[in-house]
Amino acid sequence: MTGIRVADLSYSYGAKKALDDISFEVGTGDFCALLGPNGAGKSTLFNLLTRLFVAPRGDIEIGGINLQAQPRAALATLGIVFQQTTLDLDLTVRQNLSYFAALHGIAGRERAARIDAVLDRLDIADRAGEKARTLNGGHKRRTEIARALLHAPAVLLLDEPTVGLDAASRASITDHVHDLTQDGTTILWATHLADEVRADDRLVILHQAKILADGHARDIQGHVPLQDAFLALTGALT
Ligand SMILES: Nc1ncnc2c1ncn2[C@@H]1O[C@H](COP(=O)(O)OP(=O)(O)OP(=O)(O)O)[C@@H](O)[C@H]1O
Repeated sequence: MTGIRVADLSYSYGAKKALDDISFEVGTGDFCALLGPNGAGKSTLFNLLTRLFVAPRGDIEIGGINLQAQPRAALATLGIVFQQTTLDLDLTVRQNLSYFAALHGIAGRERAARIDAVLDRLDIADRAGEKARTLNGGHKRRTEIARALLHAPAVLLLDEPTVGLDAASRASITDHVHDLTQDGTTILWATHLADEVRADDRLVILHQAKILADGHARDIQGHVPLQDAFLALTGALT
């Protein structure tokens, strides 16, 4: 069973092709970086994976469940961290998570136990009582990732989750999310920053609506830094 399977997927905004017949798979428990410059089609792909948009052509499976055929079951296996922060800044970290758990029908002791578990996983248990407004950018992001894990999704999508963070916070979040694969969670991490990708990661490079490379980062980069390989592939390096 694959974590994510995308087959022959296309999407256009009028005459503008945002995704042009793309196919790729992410194995269960893999960390896959979706690397692409601005305008590559990353957000469009996320909007299709979350069924905000419906693709006129192509197939998507999440956790082995076909999104078109069984949208509710497929979406139930999905967690998402959006590019823009969506915390209620006037609530504490625990209250933000509690509210989200309630929306998923998680109540009582189960709710408290799950909140404690995800806060521990993201190493922010000591912030539980603080208002979201008082957190730094990195801790806000970790809170959002913890929240996305409350319903124990098999697949976690993150859309440029480190935007606006300093180098230390970026590194810490990248580490935490890599660690999530240890229990079999499949990760799709959209970014335009090659330094967030590790040699062992699965890597899909998207550019101008097409996949330019698909494999393990170490194979794609060869003997040069990934940043150089990425710039050469996308034509930014002459
Ligand atoms: N609503 C829209 N109408 C027309 N064109 C759009 C629309 N949304 C996106 N596009 C175009 O589709 C292409 C893919 O955009 P998309 O936002 O998916 O890329 P992206 O990789 O997420 O980029 P970014 O990192 O800048 O968010 C771009 O050329 C973009 O200009």
